[in-house]
Amino acid sequence: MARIAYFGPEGTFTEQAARILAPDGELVPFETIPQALAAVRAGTTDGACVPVENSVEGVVPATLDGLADREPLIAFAEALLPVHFSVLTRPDTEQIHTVASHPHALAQVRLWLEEHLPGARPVASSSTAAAAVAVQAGEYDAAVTAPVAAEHYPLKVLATEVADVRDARTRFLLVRKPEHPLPEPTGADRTSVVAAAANRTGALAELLTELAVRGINLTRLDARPSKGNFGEYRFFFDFEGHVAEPRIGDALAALRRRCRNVRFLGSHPRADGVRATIEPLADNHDFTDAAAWVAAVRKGELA
Ligand SMILES: O=C(O)C(=O)C[C@]1(C(=O)O)C=C[C@@H](O)C=C1
Repeated sequence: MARIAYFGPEGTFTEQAARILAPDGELVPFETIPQALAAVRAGTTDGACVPVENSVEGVVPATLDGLADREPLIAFAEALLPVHFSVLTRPDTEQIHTVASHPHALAQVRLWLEEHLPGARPVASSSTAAAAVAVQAGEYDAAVTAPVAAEHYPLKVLATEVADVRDARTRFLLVRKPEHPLPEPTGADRTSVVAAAANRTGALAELLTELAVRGINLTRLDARPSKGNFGEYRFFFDFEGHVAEPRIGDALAALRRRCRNVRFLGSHPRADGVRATIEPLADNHDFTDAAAWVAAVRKGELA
């Protein structure tokens, strides 16, 4: 049975995602995202499930940095979970002075807290479930958690379905070492890369143009500091398509030609099943046909 590290402790949204992505796996909680990724790199686990992107608060920086640094890891699958929260307290709590949760969660319930618990001080915890643990230990008065946390911790449910934005969602990745075979293309796939574009005029625009001229639709673009020189950034690109497709292979080769410091982060089916947009004259047949024409030209077989 595969051992899968996840961003825990028990009762996080990430644990729910890990159950979807590795239903037969032995799930092993880690307190932080870097620790979960380190477990895969060390070979202690076969994979790790980590959050990558929330529809309200954006990317999860620890995951992006954790995939760009150190030995390569590849995203083999993703899951998309609806995100609304429960607020948990100890059964005997009467006054709520402090409310703990993961910063992404606090940001998604700010208005609710202002309205229902005015004056309560928000406190950041390492995860939503870690906040529940801290409330149980008496460190804080309330925790904003995933609904399943109420099944793991002996706390009172003060409120459910808490969310400032309806239909919020978080996307999670299952990452493994690169030696595993990639999932087959499905027509509804996502490819991810990170590139340290040169610090000069137009460098990012050149990379984007390589995708645009091949009719490839971006699904996300984020910048994170390179952590070296101030003002230098790494760019994380997610786009439609799979590395096994000629049009995507062609684009990746072009990115690599423009930027030696590009890392492939995976090609896998999209959890929402949205099929790739194929622009006129930019489907896989157009790419193979053009390559075949050049090969014929080289052989002197002009037609
Ligand atoms: O703390 C958790 O329960 C997590 O799984 C992390 C996380 C996140 O990183 O955004 C996942 C979903 C919610 O948006 C809030 C927190």
